[in-house]
Amino acid sequence: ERRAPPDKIAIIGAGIGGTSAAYYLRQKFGKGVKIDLFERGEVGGRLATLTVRGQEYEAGGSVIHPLNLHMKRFVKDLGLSTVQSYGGLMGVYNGERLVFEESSWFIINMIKLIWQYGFQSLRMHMWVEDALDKFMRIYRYQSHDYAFSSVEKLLHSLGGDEFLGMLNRTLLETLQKAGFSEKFLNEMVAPVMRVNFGQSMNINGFVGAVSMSCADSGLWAVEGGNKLVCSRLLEASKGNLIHGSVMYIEEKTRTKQTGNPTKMYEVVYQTGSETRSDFYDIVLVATPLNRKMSNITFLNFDPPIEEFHQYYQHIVTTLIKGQLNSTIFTSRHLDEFDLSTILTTDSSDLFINSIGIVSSVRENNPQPSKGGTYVWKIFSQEILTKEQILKLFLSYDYAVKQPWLAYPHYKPPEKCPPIVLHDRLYYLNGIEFAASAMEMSAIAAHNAALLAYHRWNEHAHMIDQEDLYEKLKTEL
Ligand SMILES: Cc1cc2nc3c(=O)[nH]c(=O)nc-3n(C[C@H](O)[C@H](O)[C@H](O)COP(=O)(O)OP(=O)(O)OC[C@H]3O[C@@H](n4cnc5c(N)ncnc54)[C@H](O)[C@@H]3O)c2cc1C
Ligand SMILES: CC(C)=CCC/C(C)=C/CC/C(C)=C/CSC[C@H](N)C(=O)O
Repeated sequence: ERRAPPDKIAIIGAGIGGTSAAYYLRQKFGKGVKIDLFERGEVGGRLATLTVRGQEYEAGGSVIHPLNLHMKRFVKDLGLSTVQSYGGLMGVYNGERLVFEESSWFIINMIKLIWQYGFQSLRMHMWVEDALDKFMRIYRYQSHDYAFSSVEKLLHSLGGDEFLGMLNRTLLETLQKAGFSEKFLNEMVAPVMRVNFGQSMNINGFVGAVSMSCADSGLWAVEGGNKLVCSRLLEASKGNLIHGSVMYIEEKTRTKQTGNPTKMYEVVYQTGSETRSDFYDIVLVATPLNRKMSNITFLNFDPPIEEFHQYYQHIVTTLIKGQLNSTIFTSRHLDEFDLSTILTTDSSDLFINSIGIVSSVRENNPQPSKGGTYVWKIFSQEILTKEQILKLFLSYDYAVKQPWLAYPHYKPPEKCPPIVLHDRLYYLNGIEFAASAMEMSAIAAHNAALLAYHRWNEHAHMIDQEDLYEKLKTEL
């Protein structure tokens, strides 16, 4: 017999994690449950755009992998359109010179890669493919409604001890053990980690593989901005958006209309200058839990809910419209310079991690303006000074910046925070310590919705099932 559904569910945070959780919770619990989403900033969270001179550009999460099936599904079901991410030609700068330059001719590229690195690019491609293949099992598990009570159990069900090993070792250790050369690692792998996660090859091997998958072709984005997925998910889930900052969550006993005393969670939040509160049967936290970010206190829990002190990486996105000073990277002048993305090695000692031409959220291809100038996106550890901008650009029209506490500072062995914080209190963002990406938040949201549903209805057999891959292989 099924238990009556909960009356009210709270979700803290309306980024892609929180809004997709609302969507999946609605699918599982049906239309009778009230779903409140608390958001203190903008719907979308780290999916955000910067508007400059009437044009919008992605400032946070920008590219989506062609095999990110939840994101693909959302776009299709929510009536959105996609744009292909601009490729262009990529170069790698080591502080002295460009150690690698892509060519627009496929065959020339292949020859260059083999000449410089032997068959290591191909081996890297196969290493990523193998990890991605195993990672894709999650979609099958979730379509059969299976849930996991910890990130480690989820990863183990996908890739066994190998995935847990990747979480516990640095990417550098993992790839050195696999026989990749120092030169290839420094010139081809480290620059990808710098552009994607602002960190070195000391990040964990799992996030390293996710990051390397960005080198695949077919990356895409949502036309009009990736954050549109969040607002559409919110609408489709019929969630009730509350603009407010959650301060405390406390467990209390309440007497419901049925007359039974019931354990509920009181969510206390600030909206404008007012402090308000409301009671919920289930709460999902869909924002990183730490003092610097969400600043949520768990009051009077027995046993107490631990505080998380994990550090998030500070990264600055800067958009600059201007004429690049190509001589910083090469002796060639701009009219002979055809690279549209320049990555940097760890040894480059430059004040930027990467620089690349971007298009607005409505364009497929970046268009130069009259003077041949483009809009460039720069990732750096610190806010760029005017002197630094003037070193990079011969002239520029504008520079706008967006600082972020962007993603975890990865430090394997990685211990991912728990998903179940308390009986009916769930935490989604622990998954970011395996890897931070839009799709990872959507996977965590689907998992948390299934977990909340199965725990509510005491379906223990749908949680933490061992050998799922084998079991589902025999099912039609
Ligand atoms: C610069 C940058 C580039 C990136 N590039 C990519 C990329 O290309 N591809 C990719 O897949 N991923 C990328 N990512 C990662 C991706 O953006 C994140 O993993 C994802 O957006 C996280 O979503 P989330 O919903 O889990 O968290 P968030 O988006 O952080 O959402 C949490 C929300 O909770 C709200 N909140 C916090 N505290 C409270 C509170 N106390 N009360 C109420 N509300 C609260 C916040 O305002 C926020 O809106 C990038 C991230 C950054 C910063
Ligand atoms: C989850 C899987 C299997 C794949 C996701 C791959 C992916 C798209 C990862 C993105 C990770 C990330 C944080 C990228 C940041 S920078 C992105 C881009 N280079 C930019 O210019 O904004």
